[in-house]
Amino acid sequence: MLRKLPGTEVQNVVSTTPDTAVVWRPTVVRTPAIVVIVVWVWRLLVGLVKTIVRHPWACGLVAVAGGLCWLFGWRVAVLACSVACCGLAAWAALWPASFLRVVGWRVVSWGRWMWVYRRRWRGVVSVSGLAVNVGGRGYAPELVEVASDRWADRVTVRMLEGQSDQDYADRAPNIAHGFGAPSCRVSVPRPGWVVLTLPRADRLASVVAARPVPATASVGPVDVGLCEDGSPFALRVHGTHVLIAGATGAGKGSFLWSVVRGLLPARRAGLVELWALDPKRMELSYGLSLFDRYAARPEDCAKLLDDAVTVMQERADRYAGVRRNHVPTASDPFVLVIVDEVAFLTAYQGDKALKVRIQAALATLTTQGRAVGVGVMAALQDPRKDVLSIRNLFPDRIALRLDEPEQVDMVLGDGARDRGALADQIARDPSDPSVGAGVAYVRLENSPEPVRVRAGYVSDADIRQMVLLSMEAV
Ligand SMILES: Nc1ncnc2c1ncn2[C@@H]1O[C@H](COP(=O)(O)OP(=O)(O)OP(=O)(O)O)[C@@H](O)[C@H]1O
Repeated sequence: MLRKLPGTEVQNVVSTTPDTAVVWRPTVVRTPAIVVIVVWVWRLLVGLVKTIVRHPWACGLVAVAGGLCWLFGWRVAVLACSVACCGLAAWAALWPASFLRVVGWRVVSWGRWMWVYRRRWRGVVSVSGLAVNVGGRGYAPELVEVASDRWADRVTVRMLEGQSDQDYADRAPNIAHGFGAPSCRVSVPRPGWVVLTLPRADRLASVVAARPVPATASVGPVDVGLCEDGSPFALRVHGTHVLIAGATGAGKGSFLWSVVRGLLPARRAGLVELWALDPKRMELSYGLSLFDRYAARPEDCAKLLDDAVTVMQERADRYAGVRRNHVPTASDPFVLVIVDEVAFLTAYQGDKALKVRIQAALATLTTQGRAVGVGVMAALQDPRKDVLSIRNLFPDRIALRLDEPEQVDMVLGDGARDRGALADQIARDPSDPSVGAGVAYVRLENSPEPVRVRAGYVSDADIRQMVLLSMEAV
């Protein structure tokens, strides 16, 4: 029996199986041909204007070639194109850097836009759930621009109204797989827009050699390794405090030693003092003579930290009302307190009184030290709050390979993992300790976006050479 359904289209309902499947036959509205033609011409014009706005160079070249052909015939057009191609080839051969900047990467960007992103865009956003269907009409985020360079494509997207960058961060793995990229990072250039960074190759896959010892004495940002785009990664240590977290074997030592290496000339010039706390005795003791002060036993560590607090307070008394920032000089050097495996002192310490004393000193240094030129750089394996309650007092934080996804946000702050800091997924190979070691995500005080970096590997031989260098100076 055909059940009576509500609505005006009851006469169009065809149902062969009562009470189950109902097939709706849509109403056909006959559109006059002129309306269809006007709509198509309008769409063509809009498409043409959009193409010209998005690809002015490509359209300009096609227009010039077409114009030459029309005015002087095809032979002249072919000749002009050949001369232009030879000119470009000569430019590429003689000045490759400027050719790539002005022409090369634009061509690559255009090719990637056409071949990869434009072709797959609808499919990827639909399947990943970023496109929506409202009232029978499909809406997809707009692919605005693709900018490629040597290592990655940066895809600018105008979000649908009501979407947030979090929606894209949640689907980052879908987007990465959809476009065949190893990862996808989401950032927000302005409200309503997101930039998806999709690397084409991993520049940090192979070991980065120890950075050269600087030629000049400076406490400015220290060159410690490479960023994922291949540019140098400079870590600020003066005027901040740095926390380095990573599972065992993640390569925390390479960050500590790279900083020591970068500060060697400044130490030789008397602008920096390196104070080391090495409760494990297995890391910093290898370059003992590189440190102005060294402590390994917990009570010695507590004494060293108390002394750093005294230096800090004495400077604060002198600077009060006179100056607001520290400028390193031979009489007032920058004191960098380096702590390897700080949890030994703050959490696993059996002597409660000592533990409280160390925690208090560290908290004092990290809250008041940076303006008077006393910095702390601490490394630890386990970033939980009960292990290091003052982790939020470190403005700059580095997450090397971590054991659990939750630890990433503990180190880098809420939402860092969603923004692409996949520190728990950094590669590891038990048979080859160098795989993934030294690779880290960094969230610097002045930027919410995590940056993927790899520290230079400072080998034992490099440390021995550093010791020799520092002795030469003496
Ligand atoms: N930047 C690097 N590049 C390549 N390999 C590295 C790097 N840093 C460390 N390694 C390799 O990883 C090993 C472990 O490094 P390291 O001792 O620094 O780790 P860790 O995080 O300090 O570990 P633990 O907390 O157990 O001391 C090193 O012996 C070395 O072989």
